[in-house]
Amino acid sequence: MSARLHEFKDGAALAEGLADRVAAVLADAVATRGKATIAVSGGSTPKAFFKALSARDIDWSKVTVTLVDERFVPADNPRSNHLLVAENLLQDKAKAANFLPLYRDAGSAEEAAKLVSEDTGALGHPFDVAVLGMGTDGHTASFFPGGSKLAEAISAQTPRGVITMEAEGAGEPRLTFTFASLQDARLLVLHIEGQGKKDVLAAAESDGPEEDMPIRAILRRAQTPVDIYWAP
Ligand SMILES: O=C1O[C@H](COP(=O)(O)O)[C@@H](O)[C@H](O)[C@H]1O
Repeated sequence: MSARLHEFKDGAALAEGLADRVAAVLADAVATRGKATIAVSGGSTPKAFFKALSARDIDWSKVTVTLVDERFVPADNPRSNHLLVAENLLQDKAKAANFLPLYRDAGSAEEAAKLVSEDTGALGHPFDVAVLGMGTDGHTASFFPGGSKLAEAISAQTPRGVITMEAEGAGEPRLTFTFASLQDARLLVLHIEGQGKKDVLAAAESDGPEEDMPIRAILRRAQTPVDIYWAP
């Protein structure tokens, strides 16, 4: 396990620091390869970071933004990660970015996962940036403890792409990138805030099955060392 911890005095300072770092990696990708990709998480944590990043002066027209995971709900649903990103990240200078949503108006989440895996495959890999979150149950992306496809999602043998997940406490069926898709991002960030999540992180860093705290799969086996961004 190799992770680096970046501590900030508060969430506002973290948002600015993380936005600086992510913008630098995206700008470098655009300069080097002519395009950049970033996968971001939903939930309550990333709002201030999204706002800070949206104001960064980079060539957003060459950047594709997608989601680490999504609920199987349309974009106008208040619980969709798409809506959160549209309202907070795809604003200001980042309005020029391309956005690749995970939700598809398909008959089932399974069908949507197939369709979106084809589309996301065309993005190329690895992601330049993946920003993960973590729930207090130790889930990351939609890798939930007890999840219907948890073993498949966190297996290194499962190919890159998007699969479905259902779990108690997850609410709607989910769509999630697999471990293989996320673990080699050029910049792999775990963004968490609050003492409660720091305690959960400490538990995840101790011995125990990955299935109990799926964030362990990332902390233990990701090819890219994880940069942990934390503020009280
Ligand atoms: O369900 C989800 O939760 C996690 C963490 O959310 P938070 O509200 O505790 O910040 C998030 O990383 C994931 O993308 C989301 O779908």
